[in-house]
Amino acid sequence: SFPSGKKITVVFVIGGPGSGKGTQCAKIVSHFGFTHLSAGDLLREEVKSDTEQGTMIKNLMHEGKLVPSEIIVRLLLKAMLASGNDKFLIDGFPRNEENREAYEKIIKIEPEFVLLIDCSREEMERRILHRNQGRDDDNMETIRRRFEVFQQSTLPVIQHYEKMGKLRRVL
Ligand SMILES: Nc1ncnc2c1ncn2[C@@H]1O[C@H](COP(=O)(O)OP(=O)(O)O)[C@@H](O)[C@H]1O
Ligand SMILES: O=c1ccn([C@@H]2O[C@H](COP(=O)(O)OP(=O)(O)O)[C@@H](O)[C@H]2O)c(=O)[nH]1
Ligand SMILES: [Mg+2]
Repeated sequence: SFPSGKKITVVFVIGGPGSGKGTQCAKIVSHFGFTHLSAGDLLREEVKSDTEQGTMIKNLMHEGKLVPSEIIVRLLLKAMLASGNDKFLIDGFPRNEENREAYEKIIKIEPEFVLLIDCSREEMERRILHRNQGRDDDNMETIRRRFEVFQQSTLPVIQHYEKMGKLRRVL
């Protein structure tokens, strides 16, 4: 894990599917020297490695479901340590309360704040259907499922950080 004593800064960037998390992170990183870690991108990398775990992740993502917390938290920790940086923008995580609890147990670094990218569902849907990244979860059926997961599982995490006074909302 991280050497103790070293101050590590973490900011979570949360928003619905297609809200512009990756787009905004790229802008912030180029101005402020953060390392951008997209949870979804880390999982897509893992899918490329032709392992049993990769296949399981691929199937869950195709259905718009969340992968087990332990897997994504371990991938995040590995990427954080490998970067050598001390400032991280973590994009698309945590997506449910279990993700948040696993992060608190394993990585333990309280986020400085949580950036919520707020965007209407129609606009998110329009953007996803036009982004042409060849993602097999960017189809209407999976998109519907991803919106449900966002409403049911991610909103409670957002409310948690709002209660803690750590939420910063951008439109
Ligand atoms: N502010 C914006 N206005 C218009 N289009 C945007 C904006 N932000 C992002 N997009 C486009 O919307 C799509 C989804 O953005 P992306 O950053 O991939 O979202 P997320 O990472 O939240 O899924 C991309 O094609 C991106 O170019
Ligand atoms: O912490 C995470 C982040 C992503 N995902 C999975 O990866 C997919 C794509 O996430 P990403 O953030 O890349 O895309 P978005 O849906 O925000 O456009 C999600 O639907 C989930 O299946 C996950 O299970 N846990
Ligand atoms: Mg993204």
